[in-house]
Amino acid sequence: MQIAVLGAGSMGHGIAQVSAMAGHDVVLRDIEAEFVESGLEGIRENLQGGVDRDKLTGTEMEETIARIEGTTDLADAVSDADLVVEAVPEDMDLKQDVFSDVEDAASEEAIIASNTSSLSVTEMASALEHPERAVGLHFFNPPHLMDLVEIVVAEQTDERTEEFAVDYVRDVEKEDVVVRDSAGFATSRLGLVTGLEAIRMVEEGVASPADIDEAMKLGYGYPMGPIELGDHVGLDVRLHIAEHLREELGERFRPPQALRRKVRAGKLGKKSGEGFYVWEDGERAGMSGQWGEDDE
Ligand SMILES: NC(=O)c1ccc[n+]([C@@H]2O[C@H](COP(=O)([O-])OP(=O)(O)OC[C@H]3O[C@@H](n4cnc5c(N)ncnc54)[C@H](O)[C@@H]3O)[C@@H](O)[C@H]2O)c1
Repeated sequence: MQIAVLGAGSMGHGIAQVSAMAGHDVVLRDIEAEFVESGLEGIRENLQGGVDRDKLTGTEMEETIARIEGTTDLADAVSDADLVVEAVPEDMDLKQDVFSDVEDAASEEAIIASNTSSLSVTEMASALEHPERAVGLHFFNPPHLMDLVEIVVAEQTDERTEEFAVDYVRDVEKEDVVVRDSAGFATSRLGLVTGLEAIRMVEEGVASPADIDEAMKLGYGYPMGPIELGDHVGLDVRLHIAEHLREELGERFRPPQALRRKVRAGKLGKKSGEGFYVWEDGERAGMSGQWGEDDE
């Protein structure tokens, strides 16, 4: 199958990688050549990590890379695609524009999917002349390591599209959960509740971020605590989703002031080097601010 992935950022390059690893031909598109190159470089690094851990052979790595092409040209990316997955920034107007441009350049049969983590796929689909071919494919970060893909069925999604999405997710060896299009789907909605409440607990001085995270790991079997997860996802992304869910679902998603302050200060988590934790070379290196002394 021919797959186009739009946006070569955190998610897009990973979706391109897992698609190519399953044997599909992939075109990865971004708006600037340097973003495409950095996405391709991310794929090489992930695959090399897999080779180093004996998860795949050097030959499999080379074959996977050979199946992925990069471009900045939308028509090049989508004209032969059976499936287009957009992973551009979380902005409804942008995503609607991308959907509509894709429909103009792609075949009539192509399935058009969004990797949105919280926006309405129904609203996105309304930008299409044939909205029945739209669906949400919500991968998790990083896509090559996370097993789940939420399949988001919009109001307009038809049976053929839903079946196509289920087959694709199983084909790339992920686990599918089908959810109806509703704010935050199943995962972002529940994940955010713990993430926001954990920050409120820090604000109230209940415990340090590291202790709250440790409590949830040891007490509830979380692989990563809710505050550290926020640093991984990006605090700006978390704030944006919280504001959206507050609008859609009510005050229980009101973002805590501490989260707003971090974002205003440019402390966005792992990607900026500091959030609730300090990050060095992609690893946790201590806690930020007043908690700085008593970590690790
Ligand atoms: N980061 C996460 O943990 C995560 C998890 C699940 C889902 N998501 C969702 O995935 C989507 C992408 O998030 P991300 O974290 O990868 O963002 P990102 O900012 O890392 O990457 C987005 C990329 O899209 C590119 N882009 C912008 N406009 C474009 C266009 N018109 N065509 C092609 N590329 C374009 C940007 O240049 C950038 O490289 C969002 O909808 C987000 O909500 C993110």
